[in-house]
Amino acid sequence: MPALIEIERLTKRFGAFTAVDDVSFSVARGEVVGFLGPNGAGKSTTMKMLAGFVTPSAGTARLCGEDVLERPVAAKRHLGFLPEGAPTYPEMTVAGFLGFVARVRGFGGAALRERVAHAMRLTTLEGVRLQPIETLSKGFKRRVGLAQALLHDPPVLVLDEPTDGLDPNQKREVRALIAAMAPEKAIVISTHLLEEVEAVCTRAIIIARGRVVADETPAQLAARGPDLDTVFRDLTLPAAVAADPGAAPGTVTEPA
Ligand SMILES: Nc1ncnc2c1ncn2[C@@H]1O[C@H](COP(=O)(O)OP(=O)(O)OP(=O)(O)O)[C@@H](O)[C@H]1O
Repeated sequence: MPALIEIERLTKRFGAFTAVDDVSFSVARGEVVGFLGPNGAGKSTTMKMLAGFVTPSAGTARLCGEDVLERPVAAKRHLGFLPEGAPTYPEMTVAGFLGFVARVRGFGGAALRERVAHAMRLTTLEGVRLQPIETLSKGFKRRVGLAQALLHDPPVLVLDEPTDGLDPNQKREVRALIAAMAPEKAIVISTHLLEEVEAVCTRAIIIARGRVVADETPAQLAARGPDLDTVFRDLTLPAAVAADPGAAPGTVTEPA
């Protein structure tokens, strides 16, 4: 069976600057891929291209076999996308916003109410259901974003920093939710938190200056050095490796 997410040679240039440079990977059902990289590495741009929100300069992205550019509506039916920030209409209530998203997704009547209730249950939003989104804390806003991504139970989830702004308890809850959904879905999460990769990901892709510099299991990644922090630094800071070639033996595939 083909992978649910297939990215081939995806590239994005902004003028003369190449933000994402020839990135390819696939994600199968059951995989949770941690997408890691320093600030500005190209994670969000890659995710936006995967979600059909940014047009690639070159390359293709497919969700459940549907090309995101050629068949955008069909592709997006398979996708739940949590962009960075708080992607909502601030003056709407939580229930009002999720009801709106459910209608856009084609639900009505009892099915709509059931979907909204289920999404709020999964993300623990029932207590604030009638509160305007603009009055919520950052963590709750993030959970509203997550709820809209999960609402139609899509086979593909692309989540840009899903635990950003959450307190440690909420982080644990969201990670548990991701782990519970994982067997049925292909999931990509971007994160700056190396502990998140170990906690919830079956695979880690590290990107630096727009290029993939590692794609392996968290255990394989950890085995490259004394700890994940060091491995991450050595993979993403080529200057540091050049100054101390013994720091990360045989690890660097970073281009000049
Ligand atoms: N619309 C745009 N126009 C010009 N440059 C852009 C645009 N969007 C992103 N970039 C640049 O592309 C690069 C990659 O940005 P991107 O947001 O994908 O990085 P990121 O890995 O998600 O970073 P962070 O971890 O800080 O969120 C950055 O240098 C950014 O400034």
